[in-house]
Amino acid sequence: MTKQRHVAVLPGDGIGPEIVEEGVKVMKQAGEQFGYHFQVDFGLIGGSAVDRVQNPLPTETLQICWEADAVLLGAVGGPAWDKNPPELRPEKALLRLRKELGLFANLRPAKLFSGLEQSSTLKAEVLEGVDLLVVRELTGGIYFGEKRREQTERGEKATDTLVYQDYEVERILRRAFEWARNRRKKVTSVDKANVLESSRLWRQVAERVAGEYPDVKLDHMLVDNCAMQIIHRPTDFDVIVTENMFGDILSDEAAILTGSIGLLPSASIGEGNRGLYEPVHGSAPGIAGEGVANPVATILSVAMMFRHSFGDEQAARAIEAAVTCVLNQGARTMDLAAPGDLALSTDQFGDRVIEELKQQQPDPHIPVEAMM
Ligand SMILES: NC(=O)c1ccc[n+]([C@@H]2O[C@H](COP(=O)([O-])OP(=O)(O)OC[C@H]3O[C@@H](n4cnc5c(N)ncnc54)[C@H](O)[C@@H]3O)[C@@H](O)[C@H]2O)c1
Ligand SMILES: CC(C)[C@H](C(=O)O)[C@@H](O)C(=O)O
Ligand SMILES: [Mg+2]
Repeated sequence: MTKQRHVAVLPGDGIGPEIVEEGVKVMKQAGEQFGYHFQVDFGLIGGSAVDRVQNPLPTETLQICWEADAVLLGAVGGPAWDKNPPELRPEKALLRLRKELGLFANLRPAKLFSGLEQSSTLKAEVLEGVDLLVVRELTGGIYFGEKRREQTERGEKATDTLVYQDYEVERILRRAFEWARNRRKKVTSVDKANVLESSRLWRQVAERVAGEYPDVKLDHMLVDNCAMQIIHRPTDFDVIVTENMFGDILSDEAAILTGSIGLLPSASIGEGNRGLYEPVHGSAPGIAGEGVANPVATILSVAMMFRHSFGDEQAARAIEAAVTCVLNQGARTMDLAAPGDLALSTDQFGDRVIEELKQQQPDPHIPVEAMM
């Protein structure tokens, strides 16, 4: 029986439309092979929405996201809108969308594809076996605390506030422990508890939640040390769980373990099955419109969509296997290619993934139901 799914697609700015085109192609091909019929609704978001309707997150966009089973997003932002007032900034749309949909848990896996060691600036022997998952809290912390600008006797003053409530920490820690159970059963909770009160609450809650998961090992690490250890001994990490801003920074750093930020996908989920799927990287204005962006992060985000929103582990693994095959054949986009090597364009790489995907058969050993 054909499964009906409704997907909101928000290409956004910069390279967003180019990479999303490849993501949608792969989504449709996987849908054909694994028995889906998709209703796909496109929406405006970010700077391109500001230009068209003077609103980075138009009501219609929010509406199609609410009605959808999953949202696929490219990227938002760029120099054209960097001086806009806060309410007209493209990034505001993304933050609001995550908050409105209640997507508090952001999964950012970083796994090394064999053969890509040479694309990283780190030594191959440090990278061998890298397979970690950053679980980033996504709807709290300094991103969403009170912000203020004021004039004082000594000049202008700006305030951002970092707030966490225990229930916000508890629910993200629980997710981290659950996901660690499906992996190598190790959680590193990253904070700045030597300085920040919110981090001391974070640590206290982490200890409490850990009591319910005796099969999972919990360590605490200060964020400055983690920033170092992640490139010093990356294979020591399994699941890293951390607050919003630390997770933003550490996940970009983790990209270097894989060779390029163009490879890192993400899934943002809340209480239900609806999720937002987007690459970890941004709109890369410097290469926008040239057709050279790496579409892998977006394609792997589509795999995460099948896994987390549609509960379809088989389709997710087929997409991941197709990407692995293409990389194993030596295909590279510009960000991964060695100097002087021929690089594929964004759509050429996407086409190669489609060809490999067509060869993938459902694996009978994988349960159809995903680890949600
Ligand atoms: N989720 C999002 O929408 C998101 C995420 C991060 C940054 N941004 C926005 O994007 C804009 C640019 O930010 P930035 O330059 O700090 O970060 P960025 O991630 O856009 O780019 C960082 C570097 O990585 C390269 N890069 C990124 N994605 C790539 C890909 N798929 N293939 C090849 N190379 C790639 C870029 O060319 C650049 O050199 C800003 O406006 C920022 O706010 C948006
Ligand atoms: C664009 C920006 C608001 C966003 C964030 O900081 O969350 C981005 O950097 C990300 O990692 O998704
Ligand atoms: Mg970021």
